[in-house]
Amino acid sequence: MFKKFLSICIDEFPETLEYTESNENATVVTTTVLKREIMYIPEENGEVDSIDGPQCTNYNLHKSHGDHVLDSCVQLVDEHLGDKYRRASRTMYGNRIPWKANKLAEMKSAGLLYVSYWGNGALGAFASFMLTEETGLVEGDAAHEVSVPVIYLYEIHVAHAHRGHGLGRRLLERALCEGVARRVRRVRCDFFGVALTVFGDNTRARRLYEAIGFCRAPGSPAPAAPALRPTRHGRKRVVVARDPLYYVYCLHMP
Ligand SMILES: CC(=O)SCCNC(=O)CCNC(=O)[C@H](O)C(C)(C)COP(=O)(O)OP(=O)(O)OC[C@H]1O[C@@H](n2cnc3c(N)ncnc32)[C@H](O)[C@@H]1OP(=O)(O)O
Repeated sequence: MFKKFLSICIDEFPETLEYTESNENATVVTTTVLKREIMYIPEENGEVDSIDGPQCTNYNLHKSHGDHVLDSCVQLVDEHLGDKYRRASRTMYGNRIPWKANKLAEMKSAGLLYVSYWGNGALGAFASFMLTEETGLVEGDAAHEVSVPVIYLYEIHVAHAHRGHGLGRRLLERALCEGVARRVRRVRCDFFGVALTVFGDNTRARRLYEAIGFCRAPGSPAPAAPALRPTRHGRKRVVVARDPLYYVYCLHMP
């Protein structure tokens, strides 16, 4: 299935991402083109080791280039979410190791696929995801007892310079959900859809996911219930519900 999955990804993710910017007279002043690169982390002794070519590279066969890709990705994650990871690392990873070391180790998990887009040698955007099994997604499975096949989105990032031009939506909605996931669903009838984890206070990303149709998964942490607390003058006031550290979102594709 992994070979098939890779070939679907090669088909569905565009080879370039392009957008134009106009001046106030609606005249196009610049066109930006980012070029695609796909890399995957192979299983130690899996069939996937044989896949390697210009369309898709095997990390194990090109480690120094692969490390450059991973370093660029983790650098972008740091620019965007470094503060949140620094605060949450000990809870998330259960150790005192710096979050970037934890993240880089996680980024080398077998089966992960990186679709990255580059312009002038700089990383402009990337998505990393895996075809895997996950619990807590099926209706009623708050106890995490039912495992279903799913595409788990580990990261999606668009560099500041390229934001607000529809690239995030293009990659997630069109390429990953409508493209890759729909085609996987056609060949695996038990396939659930797409799932991801997002920091509770990452409102911009959550807005994008909700606009695409993602919902909070049954097994996701939930917001703390609003509590009534007395003020200094004795009157009661409502304390707004607080987001948990993270939510799990999913898009079911029956
Ligand atoms: C699983 C995970 O990876 S969780 C972590 C997600 N990644 C991050 O938080 C990294 C930092 N953020 C980013 O990289 C980007 O903001 C992304 C990936 C969330 C969105 O990428 P963009 O290319 O900017 O998004 P895009 O232009 O497609 O807009 C998508 C939506 O974002 C929102 N959005 C876009 N621009 C803005 C803006 N300036 N202000 C607020 N919201 C905005 C809108 O809701 C928009 O919806 P629309 O398509 O209906 O207009």
